[in-house]
This record gives sequence, C-alpha cells and structure tokens, in this order.
Amino acid sequence: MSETAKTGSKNAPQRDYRPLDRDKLSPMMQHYIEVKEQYPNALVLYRCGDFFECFFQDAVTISQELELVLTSKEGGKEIGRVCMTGVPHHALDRYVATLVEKGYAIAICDQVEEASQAAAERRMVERQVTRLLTPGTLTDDGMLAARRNNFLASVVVAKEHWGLAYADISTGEFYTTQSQDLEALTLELMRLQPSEILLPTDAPDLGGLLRPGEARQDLPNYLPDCFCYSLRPQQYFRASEAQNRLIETFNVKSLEGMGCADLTLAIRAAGGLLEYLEDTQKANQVPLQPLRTYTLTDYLILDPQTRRNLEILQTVRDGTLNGSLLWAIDQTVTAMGGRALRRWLLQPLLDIKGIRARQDTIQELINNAYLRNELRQLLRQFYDLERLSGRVGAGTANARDLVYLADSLCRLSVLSELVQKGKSLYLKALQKVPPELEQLGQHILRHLVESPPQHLKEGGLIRDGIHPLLDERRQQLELDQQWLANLEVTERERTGVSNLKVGYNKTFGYYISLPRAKAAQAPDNYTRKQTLTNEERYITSELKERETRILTAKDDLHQLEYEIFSELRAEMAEKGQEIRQIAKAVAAIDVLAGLAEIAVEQNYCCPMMTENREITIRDGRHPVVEKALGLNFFVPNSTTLGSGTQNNHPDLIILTGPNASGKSCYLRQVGLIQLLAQIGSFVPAESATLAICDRIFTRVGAVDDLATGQSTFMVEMNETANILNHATPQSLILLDEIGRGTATFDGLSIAWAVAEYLATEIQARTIFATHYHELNELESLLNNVANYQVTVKELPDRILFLHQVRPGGADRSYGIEAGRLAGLPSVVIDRARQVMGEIEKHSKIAIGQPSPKP
Ligand SMILES: Nc1ncnc2c1ncn2[C@@H]1O[C@H](COP(=O)(O)OP(=O)(O)OP(=O)(O)O)[C@@H](O)[C@H]1O
Repeated sequence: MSETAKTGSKNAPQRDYRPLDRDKLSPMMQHYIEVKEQYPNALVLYRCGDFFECFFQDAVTISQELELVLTSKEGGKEIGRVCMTGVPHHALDRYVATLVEKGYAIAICDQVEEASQAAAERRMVERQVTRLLTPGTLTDDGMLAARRNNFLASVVVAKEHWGLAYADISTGEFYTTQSQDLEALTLELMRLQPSEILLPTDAPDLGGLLRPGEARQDLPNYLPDCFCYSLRPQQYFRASEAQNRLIETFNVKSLEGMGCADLTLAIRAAGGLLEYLEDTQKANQVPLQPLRTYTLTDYLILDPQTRRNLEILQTVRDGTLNGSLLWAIDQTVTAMGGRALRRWLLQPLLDIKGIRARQDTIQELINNAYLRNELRQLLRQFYDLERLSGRVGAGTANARDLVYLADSLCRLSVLSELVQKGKSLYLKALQKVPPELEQLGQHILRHLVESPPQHLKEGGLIRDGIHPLLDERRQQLELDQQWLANLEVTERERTGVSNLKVGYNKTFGYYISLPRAKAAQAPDNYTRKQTLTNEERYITSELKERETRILTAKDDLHQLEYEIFSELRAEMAEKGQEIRQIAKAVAAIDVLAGLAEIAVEQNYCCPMMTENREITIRDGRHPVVEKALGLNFFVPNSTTLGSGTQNNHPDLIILTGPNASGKSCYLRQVGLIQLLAQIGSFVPAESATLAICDRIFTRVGAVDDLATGQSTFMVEMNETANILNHATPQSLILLDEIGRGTATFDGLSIAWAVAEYLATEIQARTIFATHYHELNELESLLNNVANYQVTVKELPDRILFLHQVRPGGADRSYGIEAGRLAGLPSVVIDRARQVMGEIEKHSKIAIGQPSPKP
C-alpha cells in the first residue's frame, strides 16, 4: 500500500462513476473484479502485502462504515487512480467484526502462497477467497459474544403455515419447528434474535443481504425488519432436495428419529440452512449436532414487549444488562452456562416434571454447600467446550484451542467423581462421563506443549519424546546448529584471528567475517562473498552445506509438526458429538449451581408448582430491586390470585396507589417470580404455590413508537388488543395503566371494559394497576375481582411511601399533593383542589353490570 493510502490524501476521490474498460485495468485489478463478480453481495477485502485493501464502491462503503480514510490506487496506465481503502492485516478481525455487526457479508481474498515465490517467478501472487463471513456464520472467538448464542435462522412460509430452522454454528446446536400462526413466527424470531435469517425468494437480487432496518417492500410484515436477511434461491428449499441434504449430512436413513419426518416446512427450512453453510463455509465443515425438532407449545410464551417490560435480559432505560433479571441472578462461572441461562430465561418450561428436576438439583446443591462450592470452583476451570469443539470440528482450531479443550476433558473425571453421590437428575447426568474423552484429553496434552504458539506452521507445537522421527530430525538440527554455534570458536583458533565473527544476512545466509586488515589470514577454503569498508565476508562449502541442511530441516520439522497436530485435531473432531453432549450437561449444572448460590445468598424459596390456576406468593420480592436496594430494605408483599370463588382469592386484582408508591414494582415482581419458577429456579419469597402459566402478558406505560409513527395511545391499544385476543385462563396478565393516553372518560371507559372482559370472559389471572379509582367498584359487582392498594402515610410536609400492598382501594389520589411537592405555584394547587371538588360533586359514576346484548 502506498504511503498516501495509509495516511490519506487530500485529493482522494469521493465517488468514481467512470465506466471502466476492464482490459485496461492492471492485472491485479482485473483479478479483484473477477473475485467481486463471484461475490457481488459481499464486500471483498483483498490481501496486498501487509494490508487488506478494497477498491471502487466497496472502498467508499467501507471507508464510511469504518470511518477510514478513502484514498486511491493506480488502476492501470490508461485508467488512472481508483478509490481505495485498506486495513492492516493484523487488525482484520476487529474491522471485519464491526462490518459484520452492521449486517455486511465479507469475502476475505487472501494470498495463498509466499509473495517471495511469486516474485522470484515474476508473476502475480496467487490469491483466493478463503473465508466468507456473514452475520450468522461466525465462529471466530474474537467476533462472538461469549455469553450469548449467535443464531443463523431459516424461514419457509406457505400461506399461514411456516417452518423455522436455526443453528449456532459455533456451538453446533441445530433446531427446527413448524407451526401455523404467522404471529407466532414473529414471536419466535424475536425470542431467538438471530443474527441472520435465510429467506427463499424469487426476488431478482438473489444472494443479497438486507441489513437491519432496510425496510423492504418484499419483506412480509411478519418478518421484523430489525434483522438481517439473506435472500436465497427457492430451489435450495425444495422438499426433496432439503430432505436429501439432511439425510446425507447426518448419515441417517430417514428423518423419523429427528422428529420432523412429517414436517415438510421444517425440513425445507433446515435443508436450506445446510445448503447455505456449504456455500459459505467452503472447505471448513460445520459440525452440527443432529437436528432436533421442538414445538412452540413446549414453552411458556413471552412476547417481545413482555420480555422488554420485565427487563429480562436488558433494562428498558438504557438497554444494558446491568439492572436486568439476568444481571440479578446470573452466577454462572462458564461461558456455556451463561449462554444456557439466557436460553432458559427466554424459554421457560410448561412441563412440571422438567421444572421439578431442576428444582431438585438446586435443592440438593443448597443442602450440600460443600458440593456446591467445590463444583463451582471446578467449573471455573472449564473452557468453552461447545465453541472449542465447534472450531475443532470445522478444522479452524489452533493448537492453543486444542490444549484448552484437552485440559477441560481431563477435568471431567474429577467432575464426575465430585457428583458421584448426587441424587438429582442433573447431577446424575455427570456421573458417567465417557472415559475415552479423558483419555483423548491426556493423549493431546502428552503431544502438545503447554502453551503452544498461535501459528501452526512455524513449529514449537509438539513435545519431545513423542514422535521418533520428529526427535531424530530435531537432534540432527540441533547438531548442525551446535556446529554453527561453535564455528566462531573453532575458526578463531584455526585462523588466529581473535575478532573473527560468524553472521547471517538475508541475501547470502551465513558468512564468516574478518577485519580487512586480517584478510590475508583467510584460509584457502574461504570464498570471498562481500567486501565492506572494514571487513571481508566469506563462505565455505561446508558452511553452505550445513546452512541448507538447517533450513530444509526446519521446514521439514515445521511440516511434520503441523501434520501431527492435524492428526490430533482430527482425532478430537471425531469425538465432537460426545464432547458437546457432555458440554450441555456441564452448562446445565453451572446454571443450576448458580441458581442454588443465588437462592442461598438472597434467601429464595422453592415454589410448589401445580397444574391448577392458583398463584399464592407469601412475602414476595422483586429480585432486581431487592438486589439493588440491598437485603432487608425491600418491603415484601404477598399475592393471591387464581381461584375465582371468593374475593380474597380473585382472578383480577385492581391495584391503586399514588405515583411512585410501588405499583409497577409489585406487578413486575409477580411476573418475574412466575418466570423464575418456570425456568426451575427458586423464587424471592417466603413461600409460593404457583400454577403453570401458558403465557405472561404485560402492558406497561407506553412510549411513542416513533419508528412506526404510532402514537402512545395507539401503541397502548394495540398491545391491549393483542392481550385480549390471545390470553387464556392459564395466562398471567400484568397491566400497568390503560387508557391514560386519551381523554379521561374515554380512558376510564376502556379500562373498565377491559378489566370486566378479563375477569368475566377470559378469567385470566390479572393484576391491573391504575389511577382510575372508579375501577374499584368492580369488586362489588364481580366476585372474582379484589381491590388492593399500595399504602402511604401522610405527614404534614410529605408523603411517606410504605410500599405495602394491602386489601382495599385507595380512597383518593395524591396527584395534587405530588404537584405541590414538586413545587407547582400554590395558586395553581389551590385552584386544582377547587376544580377537583366540583368534579367530584357532579360526577357520581354508577356503572353497574353490562346491559344484555340486544
Ligand atoms: N416493595 C418495595 N420495597 C422497597 N422499595 C420499593 C418497593 N416497591 C417500590 N419501591 C421503590 O419505589 C420506587 C417507585 O416504584 P414504582 O415505579 O413501582 O411506583 P408506581 O406506583 O408504579 O409509580 P407510578 O404510578 O408513577 O408509575 C421504585 O423504584 C423502588 O425503588
């Protein structure tokens, strides 16, 4: 790269729209264009010396996206300079990671031979595309977040039916499902947050990548445009082709065993995904685990706004982990455990047996503090088995990866020994680890040095005493090097020149140097090679012979070491399936030991799970607020919901209380306790009996959805409609204000009708927080409604928040009081009180039961 390219030139072209005569381009530019034609939808980064460069429009795009200097390079004698930008080769991963995160595909066109070789033969150095990186197909550690999955998804839709497959190629997980409601597809995609979604299409720009936010007309509205889509030809998603590809890949006779034999759309999606991997991964095989079929009804459904409102993975305020549920309960000590906890939180269970199995393990780990502590201590020493074995299988693991993986495999027997007396399911799963995994680990550690270099072809990987041929060659090399090292001493003695030196330079290798004044003392077998001002340099035939031997021996040695390493890697790759299976069990025990730890630390209880509708929480707490406030500062509150026969055990709670008294906090606390219980965790409460919920719905203070141009009120109404249309008696609904974004009477009327509908028609378990005290009247009209309030104490100069939820409705609002405390002028406050008195005098609302339908 020229100096200007690195530092930038003031005259660099900003845009270049000249039609180019291809034949007039320099040979390198012609090759670049050829590569670009093969990957029209990727940005091509082309290796030139120590830089990866790109030209023409790609250069403009990259310079803008990475804020790099756009400069120029000679495109050919008659062409002149063309746009160029570049990044240093050692920093490639960092730049590529940023581009991929922005939704670009990148083709890396690297040099595949030594530049010196090409130079010697006076030809252009050979280059090839060695990697095609897209957002969903990353495996390099530096480009992935350790504690979250990187999913590639594939979607096939036929009318209302759809098939979805997704894989994390860094860990090998591969799943598929089929269902029929397109809204459910949107929800599933929102849960997975895939980095890239493959979409079969007839659109003309096949192979194109739609970057997040690129609103496209041909993207149906059930596919959220916050994701990155790869447009793929329909043919790869044909049923027969997809089925064959799956059968071949997993070497099975039928798809029966994978549970998807009859799910054509699921198969088509999965087959299309496999084809994409073949296309993008080139020589690197992606070792996926056998495809697993799941059904959406296996899990509690959380829609995106509920995930957001309950702040499960990130806070609403600033989108950070800090302050989320995950932040409050994550005590995992491995990256695998971290990813698993995240998945569990997004896929709470419906199956009581599954939940109890997790609870039993947590209970056992709570009872046995020694086991818990030892286990967590040991788990800390485990590397990321899933991702390491993924790289081993793909053939991209280096020697260090192999050492880490082997090191972890060797710890498996200690782990299994430790959990030998365990009685619960998840501990039992680790009692029998395949002995051959540990043997393999030891075999690898016996061969590889303790901390091998990153480069694989520069030697230094394999220990001595392992491979006779390697040892023999090393010894020979050492002898030659020793001879060389002694040469200075022997030649000084032989010539009598005490300042004779042996040196090395790139042009003619090893030489013997004498001061010019002593040149006459050079023996006969010295051949003069170079004359400098003060010295003469010589070679001897023996020196040259040894030198050639040393150099070839080094090359041979490096090659042999690489071959031994590749064999070890292949041996490890063969055990990929077993490693990943054990990795899963390790990840699960890490999550459960972490949940046991938090249960002890924060004094959680084991909820009793039932199949009826009862939700009884005694002295429940909000897991995040309690952690932020510190133990004992949080005021616990109880909840009873779900038996519609008496008022003290209602289906619907109307919750009133002044601003900032703790209504939202209480609402979320109930949602989070239910969610934690359904991932199998203990919960922050004195005791709890919780019936399984099929869905948790939340509606919490709306924000204007400026992106879609919807007003606060419309967002609120859409969300409410969604709840009323999908909730069942098995659902838990948490409503924080409805109808505030419109005129008071409109709002009140809608809130009333919604509450009534939920209590009478759906009979879902609901907590409805509101400032409309009029809703308290519902309690006397419907026997499954109860009023609760968050209490405050009025002091002369302020309101004291007690944060206690007690039966009964708040008899008055404290809005005007809040205004006074906020410093509204006293004239305004006095007038407000007057107005309120008048309104209360004139509007006695008596709504009563709904009138019968005409
Ligand atoms: N049970 C509790 N124990 C201790 N502190 C609490 C409790 N509940 C709420 N708080 C504190 O009170 C603050 C206000 O609570 P919250 O936001 O739930 O009030 P709110 O009644 O929903 O207010 P608004 O009606 O204005 O939305 C919380 O940030 C929290 O710090």
